[in-house]
Amino acid sequence: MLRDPSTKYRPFPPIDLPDRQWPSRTITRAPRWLSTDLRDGNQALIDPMDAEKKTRLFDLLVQVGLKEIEVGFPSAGATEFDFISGLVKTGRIPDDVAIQVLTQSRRDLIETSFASLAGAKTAIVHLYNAVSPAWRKIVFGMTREQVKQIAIDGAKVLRDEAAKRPDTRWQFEYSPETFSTAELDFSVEVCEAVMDVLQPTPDAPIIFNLPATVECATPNVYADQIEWFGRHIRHRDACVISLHTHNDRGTGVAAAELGMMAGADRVEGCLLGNGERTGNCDLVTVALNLYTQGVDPRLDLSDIDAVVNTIQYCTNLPVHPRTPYAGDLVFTAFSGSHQDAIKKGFAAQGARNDGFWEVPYLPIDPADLGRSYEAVIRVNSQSGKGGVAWVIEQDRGLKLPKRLQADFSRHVQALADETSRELGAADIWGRFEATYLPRPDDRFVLRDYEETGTAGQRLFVGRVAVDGEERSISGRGNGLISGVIAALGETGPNLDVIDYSEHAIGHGADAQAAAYVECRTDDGRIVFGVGLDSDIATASVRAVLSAANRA
Ligand SMILES: CC(=O)SCCNC(=O)CCNC(=O)[C@H](O)C(C)(C)COP(=O)(O)OP(=O)(O)OC[C@H]1O[C@@H](n2cnc3c(N)ncnc32)[C@H](O)[C@@H]1OP(=O)(O)O
Ligand SMILES: CC(C)C(=O)C(=O)O
Repeated sequence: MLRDPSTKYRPFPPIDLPDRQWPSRTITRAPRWLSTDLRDGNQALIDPMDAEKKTRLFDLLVQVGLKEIEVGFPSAGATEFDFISGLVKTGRIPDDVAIQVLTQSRRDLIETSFASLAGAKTAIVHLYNAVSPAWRKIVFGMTREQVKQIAIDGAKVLRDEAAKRPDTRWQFEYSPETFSTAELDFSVEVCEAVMDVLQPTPDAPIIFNLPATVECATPNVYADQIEWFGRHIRHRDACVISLHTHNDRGTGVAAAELGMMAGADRVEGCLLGNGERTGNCDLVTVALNLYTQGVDPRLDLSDIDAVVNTIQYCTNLPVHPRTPYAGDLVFTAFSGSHQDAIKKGFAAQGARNDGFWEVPYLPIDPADLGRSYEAVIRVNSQSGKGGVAWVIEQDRGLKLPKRLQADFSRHVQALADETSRELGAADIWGRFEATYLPRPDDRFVLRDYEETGTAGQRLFVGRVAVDGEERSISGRGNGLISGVIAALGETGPNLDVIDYSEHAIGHGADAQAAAYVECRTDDGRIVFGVGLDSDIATASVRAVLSAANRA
């Protein structure tokens, strides 16, 4: 039993912003993205990445289209420093990509950070210090003024170090770390003090990155904080407002989205949400959320499995199968009603053919992310006829008539209950063969046949093994099927065909044919028959014998 939390935890106070504008805004364009996979992501790993993994991840980030990449914390140690200076020296950084490094507001660390970037064409130096009351009190043991001074001192070092290296195009980012748990007026005060030192302009703006270092409130509170900051900061046109959310309450993505609605220009995060504790904002999710609203995210995620594989390799962490857009199971329905709706959705999509995506339960076309439709439906004991029919159709090209789907589904359900596991396409096909297709112990086995006569007066003459004994049988009917039923005569069951359908499987010379019959027996039972053959007429003869065997 959890104890009463009210004596241990305090609720987060609301923000006083009665005329907030963000709730009625929509996001109509992609933000500037910054990947912090190689910094915030890396510092959260059990084993931080080595140079080979960092390089591989850097290349992925470039490939995905990130134009701002935080490549590390140069003063953390030799691995970080050498990787960063190596990136610069080996010319691996495309001209349109700016690398960024993070530093505490300490002279020696800032100097090391600049040194790591020697020779870079363009670079962003990111300075931070925490500003919230708890950090002021617990970590620094300082007053507001003293904490502001940390930021000012660091900004001065930034300015001076940059001035010593005019060949690089420097940009500055300042994070009032713990922004979301700090007094808003104090964050603005500190940021303005940093501005006074660095003198940004609309052409050379400063990036103010406003982190939810630890997520402590609902995402609407973060949006209020961002809107409040944007309205109060001096020279709004000389600053870029950047978001940096964490996922402690599970709403890191939501906070970033509401923050964009509240006026932010830029979003920091990691691909697939790696990062400290519960992770950073998942950039893949934010980007693809935009995509599904018809907004170009300006990130190329068309091969999502390549992203997953590289992230897993570099971080040595698994990607949960339910991770939005990227998990192995996110486009898979096991349950019957979902499968039915998806199958109908694909059929309707094909028939409509207007380009717009509208498939129930699938918010995005898996093909857009390089995923196939094969795994969209998988079968277990929770599945229904639609799902089973989908698998048979995808696997074997058979389009089962609806009542046959229901009949076969009962057989599959029995198998799923027996085995208590997922049934693969091979399991389902095995049960289909055993149920409807010829078996050695069938009563009636077709050897060959001939059909003659005129339209409406057909004569079927066949060689059929009946109970293992070969016989010649013949029968007349107004079509081939009624001829076969007549030929079965006294040896076979009396069948009344109530439904028949057929279709080709595949195209061209290799095309096969499938025929399905639904029959009623004398005693009122319904039996189904299926025939497969390269010849459509033979397929229908086989279908009738299949029903006779089942009867
Ligand atoms: C929210 C974030 O993710 S911030 C990024 C965090 N990432 C990292 O820390 C990864 C890399 N860090 C490191 O390798 C090391 O911490 C280093 C190299 C930066 C510093 O190492 P050290 O000086 O040995 O130790 P440490 O980090 O414990 O230093 C703490 C000191 O820095 C101070 N400090 C912490 N943050 C800052 C800051 N942003 N600006 C200035 N001083 C700071 C602390 O108050 C403390 O001061 P004290 O010693 O007077 O009490
Ligand atoms: C340094 C800042 C941006 C940070 O990583 C955080 O607050 O989470």
